[in-house]
Amino acid sequence: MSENEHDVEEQAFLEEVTAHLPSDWSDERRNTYVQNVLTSWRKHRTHSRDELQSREKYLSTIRQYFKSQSPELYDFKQWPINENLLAMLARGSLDSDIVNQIQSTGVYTFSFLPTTFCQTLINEIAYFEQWCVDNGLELYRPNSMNKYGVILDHFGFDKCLNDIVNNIVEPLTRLVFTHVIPPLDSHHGFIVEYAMDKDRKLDFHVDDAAVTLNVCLGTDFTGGQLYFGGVRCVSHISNTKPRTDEEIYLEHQVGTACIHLGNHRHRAMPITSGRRLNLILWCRSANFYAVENNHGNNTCPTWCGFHQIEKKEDI
Ligand SMILES: O=C(O)CCC(=O)C(=O)O
Ligand SMILES: [Fe+2]
Repeated sequence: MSENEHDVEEQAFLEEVTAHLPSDWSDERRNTYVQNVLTSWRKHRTHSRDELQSREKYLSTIRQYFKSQSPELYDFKQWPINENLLAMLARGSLDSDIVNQIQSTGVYTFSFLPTTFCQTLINEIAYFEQWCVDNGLELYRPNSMNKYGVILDHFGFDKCLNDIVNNIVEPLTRLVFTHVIPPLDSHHGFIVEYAMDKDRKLDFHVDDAAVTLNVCLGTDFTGGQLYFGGVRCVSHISNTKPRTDEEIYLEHQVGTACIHLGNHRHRAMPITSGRRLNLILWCRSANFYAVENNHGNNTCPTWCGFHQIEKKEDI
């Protein structure tokens, strides 16, 4: 970015700040306030740019030097996805023997991948993590909540995950989450890892996604169920309790996937032994994002679990 563009950026920020200052402030008070805000904004901008630069450097090192031990994993066409699921999606109609909704909660499970393939994927992840250690590269963790695991998009899985979104998640979304407006136009794909000496659980949260695909890859473990506690719109996310009929505990099974709305509140229960690795694909939709936030107003949409309660109580 040129110096001139910096000025434009700074100018726009200043205009935004000054537009909202109380009109009875003296010039001196205004100047002091604006200078302070500007100083911390500049620091933040420098920090963001530094972070962006070091991330670019990290990604380009991986692109240049990392050589996969199982290249076939990176090609969606070579993923041995459950044939029945693929046939169902080709037919374009839901078959509850293949994709099973759990107790009308809006969480759907299906058999997805053979366990042998899941193990090859786990081996590749371990290989990449070791390669990073050997080359002095610090891993980026999947998100602000998980301390272990890796971001798959960082080491070559971007295209393959994009194909999974387009060929699996989006067609499924059209069948089961009809209020989510396609296309699912971006994603964040990562591995979460739990073990007794690492993260054991994940707190109650919603995902930064319209729809999430969660695939259990392994290994041997007990505990670690996925608890769901109701779909909520932005207005009702943190101030409404789950109803009993919304609460489910999903047991993970290696090779099995579940799909749920990003704003379906959930947590991972503590594992009680072993090690669990799951592939998580957060799928986003720019179209849905606007609807999800009610185009900026606070009305509760029909798909919110709390909205349905209000409706029922009205009757
Ligand atoms: O641990 C899991 O299976 C779920 C992880 C999860 O919810 C997330 O990373 O957003
Ligand atoms: Fe999540």
